[in-house]
Amino acid sequence: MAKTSLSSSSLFSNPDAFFYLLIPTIILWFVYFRMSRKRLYELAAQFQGLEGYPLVGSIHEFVGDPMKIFQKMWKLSHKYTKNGSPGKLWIGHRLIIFLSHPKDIEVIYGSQTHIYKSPEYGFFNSWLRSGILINNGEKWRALRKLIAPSFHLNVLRSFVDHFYKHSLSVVHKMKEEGSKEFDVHHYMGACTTEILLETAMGVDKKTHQVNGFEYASAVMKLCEILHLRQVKLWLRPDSAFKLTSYASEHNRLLKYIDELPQKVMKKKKADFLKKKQTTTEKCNTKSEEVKEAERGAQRLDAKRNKGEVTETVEGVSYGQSAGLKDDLDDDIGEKKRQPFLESLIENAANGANLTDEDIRDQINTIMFAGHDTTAAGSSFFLCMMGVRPDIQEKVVEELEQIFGDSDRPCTFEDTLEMKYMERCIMETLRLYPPVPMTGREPQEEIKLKSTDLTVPAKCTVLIGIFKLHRDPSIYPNPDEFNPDNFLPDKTSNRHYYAFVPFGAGPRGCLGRKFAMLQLKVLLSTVLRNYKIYSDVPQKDWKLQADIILKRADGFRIRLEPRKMTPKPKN
Ligand code: HEM
Repeated sequence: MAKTSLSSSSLFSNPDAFFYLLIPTIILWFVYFRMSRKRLYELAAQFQGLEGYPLVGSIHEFVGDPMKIFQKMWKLSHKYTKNGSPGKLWIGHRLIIFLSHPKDIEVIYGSQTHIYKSPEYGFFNSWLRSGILINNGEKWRALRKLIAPSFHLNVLRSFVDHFYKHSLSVVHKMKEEGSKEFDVHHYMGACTTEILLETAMGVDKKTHQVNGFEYASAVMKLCEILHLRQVKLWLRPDSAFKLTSYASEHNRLLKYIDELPQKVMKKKKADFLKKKQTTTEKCNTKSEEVKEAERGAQRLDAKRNKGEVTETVEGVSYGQSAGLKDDLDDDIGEKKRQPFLESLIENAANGANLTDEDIRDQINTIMFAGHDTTAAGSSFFLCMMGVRPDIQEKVVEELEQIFGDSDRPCTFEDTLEMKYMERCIMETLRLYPPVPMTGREPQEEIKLKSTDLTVPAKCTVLIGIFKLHRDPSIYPNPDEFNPDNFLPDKTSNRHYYAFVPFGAGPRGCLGRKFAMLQLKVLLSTVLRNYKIYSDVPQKDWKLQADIILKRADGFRIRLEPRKMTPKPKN
């Protein structure tokens, strides 16, 4: 009897039938795929840029190491995105729209709607999981509300002594290098890691026993692997990635990095329980003085709520363009002022929707977002001082005016006097923004402001911070290090979104004030103690951007002691 239908076994045992069915299925799927994205293709066609090949896009542009990729992208950006015009490229079937005009950046950063991170951040999932940096929607909003008060200036002021102690310690460690050339990033990475542990996490070295240098190196290597997955299409699917040697290295690094939050959380939870017990005992015997102090704090809070008291520090930018404000500038009153981890543990105990895993993920996030960025920023700054001795001398003159020939510790008030130093830090962050680009996924179409173009929904929008900061129509001689770019008359005449090293708006950096304060204390302490030399001219620096911008050729400097300050106490 003739067969009227094909059973699955006969289908697979008959290669011809399988082939005849497979081809039309693929064609049908492809037609459907293209039709369902018709609007995206129509809008994408309006943008200048790389058209790429069907299905694979422009993956051939991403061959080679991160330094080569960065150089290639920089070259392409000159071809397709002049004076801030938008550009496009395809990675596989994913459309990437590249924006670098301040008006377009304002549309994204200034919006409460375009706050969804692009899927490229998803490669961080195995590490940062529910961390604030990569989450979206209500989860992100609740975390932001919870964490932002811990990065208010009033909490940060109390960190200045810790910043100074660690800065002095790194000054003494670097003494071992003598007059040899060395990579200062190794020291900066270890120092910024240890600062975060002692301030935001609130644990000392005896408790955490983390080697700052090893932790920073592990994070850097993990970032390299995650960045490869972002740009190399063949490493994107988990199934393919698992077959590579990167996967075992990724898992090894993650295991090591994940030990830190466990240790830190255990200690802080124990501290919290102890504090709670003591507070309960004290509350039962509250003196009249304590009650009066509490009433005073409540009165102050009430005044703040009515706007009768403000706590902004005039003339200090903390990394934000003149005129821009965000939730770090909000007045938070007395009660909520607590360092990051202490605050999370207390909130969790008081019923906030936070599991232990959530807290672990926030610790990992702050450790990553807070140490590698400031390590890169400080290393670029020191290299810059090395190649611009004229500017270094001006910074030192200012420090001499503040400190005289005293070797006293740096205070919060001193940092307010460091006006020229602040301009030099801002200029470093302009030329070498540690986060060179950020990504969003618009949930709806976006009409741009610099042109008539519309960005389709559900593509990746990259904000080119590096590109924006070197736009010659905004910064004349954009490649030249010129701290005067941040003189008040210059900043007030520029678009608010022409300088965004910390991003801006609702998803802007939570640690920008922390970073600026720490950088001032750390870098002033290094410069009070050493004269910096650098033998590689700025034009020969080799940049790479594996998530955080770095010098691929190493942050090489030499030191000459100025006048040593006393040995740090532990
Ligand atoms: C020079 C140093 C720093 C630079 C240049 C920098 C830059 C940035 C940028 C550009 C973003 C936005 C990312 C995006 O939109 O995808 C960001 C977000 C963030 N940064 Fe920083 N950052 C620095 C230091 C810090 C420090 C010291 C901390 C914490 C101690 C920190 C914590 C965060 C957090 C938690 C976010 C995520 C905010 C959110 O999604 O709501 N950063 N940072």
